[in-house]
Amino acid sequence: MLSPAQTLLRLEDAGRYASGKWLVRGVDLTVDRGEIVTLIGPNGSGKSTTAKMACGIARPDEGRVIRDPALRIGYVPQKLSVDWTLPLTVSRLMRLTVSLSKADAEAALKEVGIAHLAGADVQTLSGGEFQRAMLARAIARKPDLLILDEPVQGVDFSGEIALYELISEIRGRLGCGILLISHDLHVVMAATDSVVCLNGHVCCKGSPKSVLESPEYRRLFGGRAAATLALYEHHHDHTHLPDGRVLHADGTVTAHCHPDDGHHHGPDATTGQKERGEGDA
Ligand SMILES: Nc1ncnc2c1ncn2[C@@H]1O[C@H](COP(=O)(O)OP(=O)(O)OP(=O)(O)O)[C@@H](O)[C@H]1O
Repeated sequence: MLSPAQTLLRLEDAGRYASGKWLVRGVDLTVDRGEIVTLIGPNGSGKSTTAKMACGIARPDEGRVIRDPALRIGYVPQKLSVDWTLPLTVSRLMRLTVSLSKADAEAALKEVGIAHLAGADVQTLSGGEFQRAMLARAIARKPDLLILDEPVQGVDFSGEIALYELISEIRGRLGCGILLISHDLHVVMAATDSVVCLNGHVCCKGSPKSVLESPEYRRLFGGRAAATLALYEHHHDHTHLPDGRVLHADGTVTAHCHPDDGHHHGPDATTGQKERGEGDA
C-alpha cells in the first residue's frame, strides 16, 4: 500500500541482478505528488537501473517497487533504441510506442515550445530540441509521475537552464511527481526537493543540504562536492547565470533578483561561467 495518499511511487530495498552481479541494491526512495526527487551518483552507480525499476521496465530481483496500477508514467530514457537510418518525423516519434491522438501530440509539442518542428526529421534537431521532443512525448498523456533519465544530455548550459525551468513548469502545471537523473550537481542542488545519491546502493539521501554535508557524498564526489557545497551555502538563495538571468533556489529563473532575495554574490562571483566551473563536473 502506498501511503500517505500523495505518495506516487515507493522503492523498498529494491535491487536488480543481471549477468551474474548486482547492478544496484538496497534502494529505498519515495516520490510524492508535486515533488522532484533527483538521483545522482557516478557512472555505473545504478541510476538508470533504478529508473527502469521505478517505471516497471526492469523488475526488481529483491525488495519491492510499489505504485498504483492506475498511475500514468511518462518516461524519458537515457538512450532510445531507434533505427536512425530511417527518416522519422517529430510527430511520428511522439506516437512511436504509445497511442496518442494528433491533437494531444500537438498540444504536448506546443507545451515544450517546439510545435513548429512537428514535421521535422528527428535527425535534424539540435540537442535541446531533441530533448524537448522527448519531454513532449513523456508528458503527452498527462502523467502522474515523470521519470527523466538525464533529460539535458547534449544540451549547452543556457539550454540546460531553460530545460530545467521547463521541467519545473511542467511539474507545476501537471502537478506530477518527478524522478530525475542528473549529473549537474549545481542545478540539482538548487532545483530539487530531495536527493538520492547512489553508488551501487544508496550512499546518502535527504534534502540537498543534508546530502551536500554528508561525508559519504563528499567521499564520492571529492573536491567537486566541496565546491558545490560552498556555492550552495553562499548562493543558496539565488545564483546569477551567464546570460544575466537569476536562478532561484526553487528552480525558477527570472530576469532580475527579487527585492527580498538574500545572499548576493561576492565580487568574485559576478560571472556565471566561474560559478559553473566551480560547481559542475
Ligand atoms: N542488462 C545489464 N546487464 C549487465 N550489466 C548491466 C546491465 N545494465 C546495466 N548494467 C551494469 O550495471 C551498472 C549500473 O548501470 P546503470 O546504467 O544503472 O548506471 P548509471 O548510474 O545510470 O550510469 P551512467 O551515469 O553511466 O549512465 C553498470 O556497471 C552497468 O554496466
